[in-house]
Amino acid sequence: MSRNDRVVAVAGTTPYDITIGPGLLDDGALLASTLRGRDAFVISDDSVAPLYRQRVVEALRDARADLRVGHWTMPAGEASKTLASFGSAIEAIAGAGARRDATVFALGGGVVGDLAGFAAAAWMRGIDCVQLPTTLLAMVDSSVGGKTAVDLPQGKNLVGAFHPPRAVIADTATLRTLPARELRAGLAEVVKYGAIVDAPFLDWLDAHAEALLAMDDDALAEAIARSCAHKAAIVERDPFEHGERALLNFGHTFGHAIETEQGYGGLNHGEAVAVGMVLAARLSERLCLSSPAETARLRGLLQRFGLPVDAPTGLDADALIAHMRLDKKAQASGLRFIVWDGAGRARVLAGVPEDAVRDVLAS
Ligand SMILES: NC(=O)c1ccc[n+]([C@@H]2O[C@H](COP(=O)([O-])OP(=O)(O)OC[C@H]3O[C@@H](n4cnc5c(N)ncnc54)[C@H](O)[C@@H]3O)[C@@H](O)[C@H]2O)c1
Ligand SMILES: O=C(O)C(=O)C[C@@H](O)[C@H](O)[C@H](O)COP(=O)(O)O
Ligand SMILES: [Zn+2]
Repeated sequence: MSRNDRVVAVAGTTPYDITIGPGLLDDGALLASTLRGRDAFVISDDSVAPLYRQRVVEALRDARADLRVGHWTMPAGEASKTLASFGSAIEAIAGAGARRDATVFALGGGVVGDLAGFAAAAWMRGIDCVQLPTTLLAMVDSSVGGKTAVDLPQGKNLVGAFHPPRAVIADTATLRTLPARELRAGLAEVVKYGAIVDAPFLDWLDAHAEALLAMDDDALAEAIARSCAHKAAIVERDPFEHGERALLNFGHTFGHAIETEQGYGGLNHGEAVAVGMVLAARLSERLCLSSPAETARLRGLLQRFGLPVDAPTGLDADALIAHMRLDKKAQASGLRFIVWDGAGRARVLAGVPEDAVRDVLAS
């Protein structure tokens, strides 16, 4: 670890560290410190593997000469986060002869992290998974907290498991190769933390918007560490989403419905969450919980980050609402939303009338 690295500890029954810093994928000692046995299995996608997998494998082998390292690669993109890919990953892990003390390394964005984490959760009823996030979104959100899943045509993340990582090692130098669109997508989840629990963070993001978009190292490191600290605090208090963890779903009821209706080939997750947060803010206005001025501020910040803030045209409201009925927060009593009371304040609201949702989608 260098003096530039930051560590966020996640407490709880299965505690782990999130280590954040440049060049960590070359830190064989840090990577190898997470191993229980002599088997490592790297899961990545076909955009990330050519860029970074060899470095990880070499760093591990330099640190542990007796290590057996296998790997499997999936096609990049949300459309690959499927039961079929999950099956292929499991067969590859089986083919490598991984035992219970093997470790899966999830090298990539949230798609790889969610799928590899689910494979690790299922193989022999659970082996270790070390998250090596390479997108901003994965560094600030998906690598932390242990939600793993794949999508179905019927909805996002409908099949999965809670399986906390053994460690999260975020090499911020990998962001140098990240497409600008994916950087912006990650900023949507960063804004989410300000919106739900940290109003001053929204001011900070406003003040550092240009630096973040220009990939200024210090600004990015601060945004990542502050986001991880928020996520860590929430998931250590509520690892299985019985209560406050649901706040992390702000914007996701609308966002996931849009992703599903677009067949996982339209807006990416961060973009859908950006639109979803604005729609959730407008729903909150419609329910007299927040003001148009608050919505305008949130919308303006997301726009500064180059994110979409309006629902794509041509989507059918009935189809979107049907997807929302299968959202994991929905109950027999109806839809539950994360509603917004303004900057830094959100809560779960049950029994939201579908008519109010329909009004927001129509406006
Ligand atoms: N488990 C959770 O708590 C959680 C939280 C948030 C999001 N998610 C999930 O995460 C997924 C979205 O993750 P994402 O935004 O990282 O998308 P992603 O994994 O699809 O990555 C985006 C694109 O960037 C490429 N890429 C990744 N790292 C790169 C790098 N360093 N250089 C160049 N290209 C790179 C990928 O190959 C991909 O094409 C969604 O499936 C979402 O549901 C899960
Ligand atoms: O960690 C959580 O809890 C979240 O809700 C984080 C979200 O950003 C993430 O997209 C998550 O995968 C959504 O979870 P889901 O339970 O709605 O599928
Ligand atoms: Zn999300």
